[in-house]
Amino acid sequence: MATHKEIARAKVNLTLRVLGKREDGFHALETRMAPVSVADELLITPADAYELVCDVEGVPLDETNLVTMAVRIFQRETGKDCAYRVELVKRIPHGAGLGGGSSDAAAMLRALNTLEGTNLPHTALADMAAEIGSDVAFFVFDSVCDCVGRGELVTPVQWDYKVDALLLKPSFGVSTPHAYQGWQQSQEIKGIDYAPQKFEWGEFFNDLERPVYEKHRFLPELKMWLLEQPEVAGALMSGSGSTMIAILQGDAEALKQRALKEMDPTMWVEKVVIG
Ligand SMILES: C[C@@](CO)(OP(=O)(O)O)[C@H](O)COP(=O)(O)OP(=O)(O)OC[C@H]1O[C@@H](n2ccc(N)nc2=O)[C@H](O)[C@@H]1O
Ligand SMILES: Nc1ncnc2c1ncn2[C@@H]1O[C@H](COP(=O)(O)OP(=O)(O)O)[C@@H](O)[C@H]1O
Repeated sequence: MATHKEIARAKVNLTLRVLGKREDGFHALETRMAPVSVADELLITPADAYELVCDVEGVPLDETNLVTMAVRIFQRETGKDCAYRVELVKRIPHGAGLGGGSSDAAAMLRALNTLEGTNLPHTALADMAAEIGSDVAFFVFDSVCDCVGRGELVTPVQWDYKVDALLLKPSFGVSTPHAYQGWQQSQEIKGIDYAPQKFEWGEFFNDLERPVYEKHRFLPELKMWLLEQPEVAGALMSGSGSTMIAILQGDAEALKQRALKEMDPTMWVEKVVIG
C-alpha cells in the first residue's frame, strides 16, 4: 500500500475567556479556535509494528508523544493492530500556543479511521481525542469551532472568512500549566492594551495574556509594537503563547523584515491564512 499523507494544521485562539478554576484542577473555558495554514505532516506506511520517527530533535518519540497516545487509544477502543511506520514532519513550533502536538494526535486518529476502515463518526473520534488533551477534539473537526468545558466540548461554527495573518514566535516557549496557574492572581500591566478587538469576522481577545505577559515582558512589548505598524489591523497572543498573531492589512514581507530587525532577529515568523 502507498504511503498515506495526513495534514495536521495548527490553530489560533480568536477568543479565549477563562471562566474559573474547576474542582478537577482544569479551568472552565469559552474559546473560539480556528485552523491556520501552517501544518505538520504525517506520512504513514504499513509496517511490521508501530513505529514513530520525526525530522526534528526535541520531540519525544516514546509513549508520551501525542501521536503514539492517539494510536494506543485507537487500538484499545477498536481492537485494531495499527502496525504503521509514522514519519512526523514538524513545521509547527512547540510551546507556541499553536497546538502542534494536539493537531498531530487528531490527524493520527483521522488517518487510522480511514486506513483501518472503521468509519467512526467525528463525535466518536472526539471522545478518544479528549482523553489525550483538552485541545485535541477541536483538531478532529479541522474547522472553526466554539469550545467549552476544559476546551474538549466542541461545536463547529459557520465562519465564511479567510483572514491573512502573520504569526511571530520568539525563541522561548510558554508552558500551558504555568499560564493557567497564574491566571487568577495576575494583574494587567499599565500601558498594555488587553481590550477585545472587533472585526467583521468577530471579536479577538485572550484572558491568558494577563498571566503570560507578567512573566514574559517581551510579549506585551511585541504586541504594542505590532499595533503601531501600518500593516497590522490587530494583534493578540494565541492560547498560552508564546506566538503573537498579527492580523494583516498590508504587506506581510515588509512587516516580517521590520519585526526581525527592530524586535528580535531570532523569531520564527510565518505568513498564514486563518480559517
Ligand atoms: C491554552 C490552550 C488554548 O487552546 O492551548 P495551547 O495554547 O496550550 O495550545 C488549551 O487550553 C490547552 O490545551 P491542551 O494543551 O490540550 O491542555 P491539556 O494537555 O489538556 O492540559 C495541560 C495543562 O493545562 C492546564 N489546563 C488546560 C486546559 C484547561 N481548560 N485548563 C487548564 O488548567 C492544566 O494544568 C493541564 O494539566
Ligand atoms: N507530536 C508532538 N509534537 C510536538 N510536541 C509534542 C508531540 N507530542 C508530545 N509533545 C510534547 O508536547 C509539548 C507541547 O507541544 P505542542 O502541543 O506542540 O505545543 P503547545 O502546547 O504550545 O501548543 C512539547 O514540548 C513536547 O514535549
